[in-house]
Amino acid sequence: MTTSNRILLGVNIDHVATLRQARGTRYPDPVKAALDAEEAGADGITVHLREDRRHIQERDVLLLKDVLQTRMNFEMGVTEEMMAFAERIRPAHICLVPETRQELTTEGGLDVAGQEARIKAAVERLSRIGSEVSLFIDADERQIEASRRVGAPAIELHTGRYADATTPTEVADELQRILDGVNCGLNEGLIVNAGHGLHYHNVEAVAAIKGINELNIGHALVAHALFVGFKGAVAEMKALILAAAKA
Ligand SMILES: CC(=O)[C@@H](O)[C@H](O)COP(=O)(O)O
Ligand SMILES: NCC(=O)COP(=O)(O)O
Repeated sequence: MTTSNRILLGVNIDHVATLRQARGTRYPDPVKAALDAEEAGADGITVHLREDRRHIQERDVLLLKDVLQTRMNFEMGVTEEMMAFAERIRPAHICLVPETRQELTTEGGLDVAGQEARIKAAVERLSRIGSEVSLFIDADERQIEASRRVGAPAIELHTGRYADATTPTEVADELQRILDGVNCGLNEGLIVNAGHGLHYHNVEAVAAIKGINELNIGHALVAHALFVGFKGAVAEMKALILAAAKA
């Protein structure tokens, strides 16, 4: 098991696009946000091309593919449409996520254990284009073991329950669940990332967990950027997670 304290920040720019789509304007441009994020220390850029296109559009992904200097982490549902698009884009990283049209945001992790054959086929197909495939799952031993069995090199643990916890006991329980999930993933030989719902007041405890490779953070960064600018928001988050990882 690695106990490295190096931790990467993946900046999710979906909600820059949410603001643009609210009015159907050309601004704010998520591509500009991505370039600013890279200048401010982002280690990668995450985008989720939802089936309903509520925020990120194909145009964004195509432009990002050309201009990013770091790497793209392309989040997608396991559908034929998305598989074909990913094959065209060939992103460095692909994260398979569960998706329903009605949800406000991604609720829970992908049920890998319940559909191993389908996920295995998707992982094999996407690995053939040279992408590193990760699975967005709950910090649950059953799902982590299934992720290893289907051949994914990486997982991203869904931190939404931790972020939504309200009492100190709930927070501690959810944090312990993430810690156990990280250790389980590392023991299975997987690269372990984490994300969802992380913000400036809850990120440090997660960043302090040894062995996490990358945190993917979006909504809180875009919200904070309204007040300090996108570069400032990314730089502040990066400093917070690096300090927490070193402590
Ligand atoms: C999979 C994931 O956690 C992120 O992509 C997050 O979903 C941001 O986008 P939404 O707010 O549309 O869910
Ligand atoms: N996969 C999680 C992610 O990319 C960012 O989620 P959020 O910070 O927007 O909740």
